[in-house]
Amino acid sequence: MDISVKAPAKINLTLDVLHKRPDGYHDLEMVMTTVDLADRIDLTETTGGIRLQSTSGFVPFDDRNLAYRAAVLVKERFGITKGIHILIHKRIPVAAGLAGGSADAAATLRGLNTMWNLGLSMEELAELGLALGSDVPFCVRGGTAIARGRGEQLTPLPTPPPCWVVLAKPPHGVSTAEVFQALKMEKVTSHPNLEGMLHALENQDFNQMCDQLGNVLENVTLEAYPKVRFLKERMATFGANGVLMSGSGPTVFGLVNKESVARRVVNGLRGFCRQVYAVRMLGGLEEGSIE
Ligand SMILES: C[C@@](CO)(OP(=O)(O)O)[C@H](O)COP(=O)(O)OP(=O)(O)OC[C@H]1O[C@@H](n2ccc(N)nc2=O)[C@H](O)[C@@H]1O
Ligand SMILES: Nc1ncnc2c1ncn2[C@@H]1O[C@H](COP(=O)(O)OP(=O)(O)O)[C@@H](O)[C@H]1O
Repeated sequence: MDISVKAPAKINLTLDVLHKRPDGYHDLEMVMTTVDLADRIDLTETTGGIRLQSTSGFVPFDDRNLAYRAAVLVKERFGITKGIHILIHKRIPVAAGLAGGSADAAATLRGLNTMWNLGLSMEELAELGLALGSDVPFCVRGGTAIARGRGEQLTPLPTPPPCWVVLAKPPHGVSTAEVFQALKMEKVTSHPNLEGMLHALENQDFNQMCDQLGNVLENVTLEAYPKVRFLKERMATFGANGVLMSGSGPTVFGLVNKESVARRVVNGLRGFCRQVYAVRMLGGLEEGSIE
């Protein structure tokens, strides 16, 4: 049986860092949502081993690839002797703060669960995925959620009010580990207002959602990469209603409620940024995620 699985990117509408933990990770509190910029994972059963191909030269082709590691994990955990060929059609920019690798890993977990009739629930897949990366549990289910802890404590939220999401990715990538390393907790003076964001989502209030965007990691990346600050400023000037950096960056997203304005923002940004996308937010992934 061959299976194709959709692997959508995420953005962080809020990202708060609460404290550094003894295990070196940070406890977070984030509102995350999936957007319709997606990789596609084609899974084909083979007689043995794991083979990986990708349409992008920017991803690792060995056991550092998160989709590959997801397949290793499933094969080992469930004693599967059959092999798998994984083809990643890459559309999500790499090392961008959009969780592309985690999305691929989560899609591989979902696809193999179906292909090999493992019967795992979404919760069980998410638990398995945490060993691969902090964003994998959220990517297993997608939609919109509060993510706490490292990202594994998930509370589903209503889909945000309909709008356009314009994404602009500067040419360089950013290392998540380096951003967390550079973060000085004593310098964090303002935190996103989670209650305000929840209120905006519950009331489908677009303007309030834009007002409540906030990311504690933004200043760290903005200081290291002035180009990200410049992109933020330009996006606002071209008319985006709310602008924020996603995750550890460097991708900047703008929320826009009018298609004509979204077009203007995209056209304006394309003058100096090659990777610009205008997409919609997605609902949950439980239906339609296996193509
Ligand atoms: C910051 C976020 C927000 O969505 O997104 P990205 O910018 O990567 O998309 C994520 O929490 C990132 O998740 P993910 O990219 O899976 O990170 P991981 O591989 O688990 O961690 C990479 C490294 O970042 C640091 N790290 C990560 C998560 C966390 N809660 N605390 C940390 O200190 C650790 O040094 C870790 O070794
Ligand atoms: N399938 C994959 N797609 C993208 N990056 C991957 C993948 N597997 C492993 N990686 C590695 O994960 C790191 C983070 O990439 P990515 O998940 O795209 O970004 P981010 O964590 O910023 O959202 C990169 O260094 C990349 O080499």
